[in-house]
Amino acid sequence: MTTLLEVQELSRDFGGVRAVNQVDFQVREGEILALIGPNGAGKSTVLNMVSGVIPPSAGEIRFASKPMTKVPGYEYAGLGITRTFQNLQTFDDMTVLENVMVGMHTKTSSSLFSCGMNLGKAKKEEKLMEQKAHAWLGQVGLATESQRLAGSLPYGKLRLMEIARAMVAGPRLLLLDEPAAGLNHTETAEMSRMFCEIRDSGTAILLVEHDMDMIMTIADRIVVLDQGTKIAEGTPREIQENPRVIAAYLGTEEE
Ligand SMILES: Nc1ncnc2c1ncn2[C@@H]1O[C@H](COP(=O)(O)OP(=O)(O)OP(=O)(O)O)[C@@H](O)[C@H]1O
Repeated sequence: MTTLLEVQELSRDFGGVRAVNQVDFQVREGEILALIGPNGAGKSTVLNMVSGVIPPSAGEIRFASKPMTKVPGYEYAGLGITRTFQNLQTFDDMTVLENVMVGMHTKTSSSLFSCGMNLGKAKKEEKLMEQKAHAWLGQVGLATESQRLAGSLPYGKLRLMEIARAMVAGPRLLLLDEPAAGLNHTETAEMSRMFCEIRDSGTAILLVEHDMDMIMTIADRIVVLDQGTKIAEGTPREIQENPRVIAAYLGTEEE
C-alpha cells in the first residue's frame, strides 16, 4: 500500500518538557492507523503537528511526498488533510448545515473579486457546496437536523456534525482526536461503522482514541506512545500481546 503520511523523528518541546520524542510512523492509503497511549503520552501533540496547528521542534512530516512543516495550517484542508478536535469546535448560533459548509471554504475557487465579477459562478458553487453538505449530513445520520441551530443539538450529534464538516472537503486523510469521548455504547458502535465506511471509500484515518473496544475493532494498525516516545507498532492483536504496552497501561492504572 502507498504511504500517504510519513512522520520522521518528530519531536516537540514545551519549555523544558519534551512532549514528543523522535517519533516515526506512516499512514498508508486505505487504512485506519490508531495512535494510543496513556494520558500525557503525546498523542494530541502529534495530531496538532500533523494538522499544522503547531510546528514541530524537530523532524519531518510529509504528506503525499510533500514536506509539510512549513505549510501554513489554513492550507491543509485544500491539500487533503482535515481534522476534528477533542474539544468540539462548533458555531452554536449557526445552523447545522452552515456549520458543515464551513469545512468547504478552502475548496471554492471564487475569490471576493471574482464573486463580484461573476455572481452566477459564485451562486453555482454555493449551491454545490450546499448539496455536498446535505449529502454528508445524510451520511452521518443528521439529514433531518440541517436547519436546527447547532447550539440546540445534543453532544453526540455535535460530534457527528464535526465529522461531516471534516469530510465535506473530500480529504485524503482524516485526523480524529478522541471522537468517541462522551458517547454511549450505541453511539460509539455507530461511529465505528461510519469510520470503516469512510476508510473503505478511500479516505485514510489517523485516530487518537482512548476507547479500546473501538480501537481494537476498527484499527488496521496501531502505534503506541508512552511519555512522548514510540514504544510499539503493530496489528491490534500484536499490540494487545505486547509486554511493553501492557506495562505502560498497567503503570498508569497503578498511579
Ligand atoms: N501547550 C502546551 N504547553 C505545555 N505543555 C504541554 C502543552 N500541550 C501538551 N503539553 C504537555 O505535553 C505532554 C503530552 O500532552 P498531550 O496532550 O499531547 O498528551 P495526550 O497523549 O494527548 O494525553 P491525553 O490522552 O490525556 O489527551 C503532557 O505532559 C502535556 O502536559
